[in-house]
Amino acid sequence: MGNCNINEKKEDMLESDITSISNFQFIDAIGRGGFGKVWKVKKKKNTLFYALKVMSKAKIILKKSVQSVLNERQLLSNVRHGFMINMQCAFQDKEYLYLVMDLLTGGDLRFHIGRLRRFNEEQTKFFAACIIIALEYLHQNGILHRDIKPENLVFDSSGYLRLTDLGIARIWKPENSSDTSGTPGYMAPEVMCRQNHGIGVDYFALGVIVYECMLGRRPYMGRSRQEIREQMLSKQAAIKRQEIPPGWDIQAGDFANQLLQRKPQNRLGSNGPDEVKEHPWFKDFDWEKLENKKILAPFIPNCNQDNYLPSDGLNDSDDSLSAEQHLLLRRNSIQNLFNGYDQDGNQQQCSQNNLMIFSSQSSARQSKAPTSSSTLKSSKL
Ligand SMILES: Nc1ncnc2c1ncn2[C@@H]1O[C@H](COP(=O)(O)OP(=O)(O)OP(=O)(O)O)[C@@H](O)[C@H]1O
Repeated sequence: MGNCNINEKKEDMLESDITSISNFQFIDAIGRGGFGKVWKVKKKKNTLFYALKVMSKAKIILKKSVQSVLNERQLLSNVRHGFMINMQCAFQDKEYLYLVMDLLTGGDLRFHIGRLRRFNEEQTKFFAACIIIALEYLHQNGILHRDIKPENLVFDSSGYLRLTDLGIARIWKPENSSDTSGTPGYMAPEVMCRQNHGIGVDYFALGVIVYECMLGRRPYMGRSRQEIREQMLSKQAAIKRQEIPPGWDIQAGDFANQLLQRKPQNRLGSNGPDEVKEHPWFKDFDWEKLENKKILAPFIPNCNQDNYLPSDGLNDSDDSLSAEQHLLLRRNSIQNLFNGYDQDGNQQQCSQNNLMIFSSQSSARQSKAPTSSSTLKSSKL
């Protein structure tokens, strides 16, 4: 059930509290990840609520994702910010990896787009601003998120959006053309086309979200990555003046269009967050007040209801492994596979030492989002 009385700002957990799921009471499945579910849990000792992301080691191995899971866990330990979903700690047992995170009760933006289809201008601008603050923080720390989409933006009970899922996030490096994960529909053309990319990819996805909140559809729709790619390459998406909903500032359309520019060098945001925050659509917007969470959010989810699809949408059948997958895993114990071998018995780059880092607490310190893009620009992301 929904619950508004959940303390979303908690103290870090003590090391002794974190090593076993027996310390938690499972309440409800609130989301599905690539390797398992996200649960609302209650810590038995102090009755505080958390989100617990449970990831099956077998699934991780079968999807050849050991390195990226460890990468996410490592990034999470260094990330702590009021517009991010922060990790409290991580632990593991024989079959699963567990991430304990702040629990947000407002549901993700995808759930609310599904219900409402569109948002008004004030709401859309507020969502965009929350995303910009989160991106500014990540980029200033050298991290490209690379999977900005409504599923990865979750509302807290006061209507502020926070960013999650660093599953395919990467520390920026000049040569990253072969690193082309993402979600078609939100993926920038340079990633689709396997080119080197920088922070502009995250601003492209922001443009898609603004477009979607305004018009109730995405700029490039298609049934497959290939179809979306072909559309992208054949024409530049743009919101036409007559498409802008009545009452909206035309600058909202310009903002989305500038973010959606196919060439990164023409795209708003590629030179850092200042140019995004200074766009005329945000004229008179009080960024400081937003960062201090002093603005009354224009969309406040009803936390007395469940802001996620009922559990039958999260049923267990998807979690089971096929007979073939079981056979693969029987060749070796899960533990051995995870500690350095893939399902074909080939040694992976991931070593036992890598795995050891999974179980520990977040080491990040709370830091304020940067107020200027100077660091970002100097890092030439
Ligand atoms: N801390 C949280 N509080 C509330 N809901 C959450 C939280 N974290 C995740 N969720 C919900 O669970 C869903 C899946 O989580 P997440 O994005 O981490 O999985 P994922 O994208 O598949 O990750 P991965 O690909 O690494 O498995 C989200 O879309 C969101 O609805």
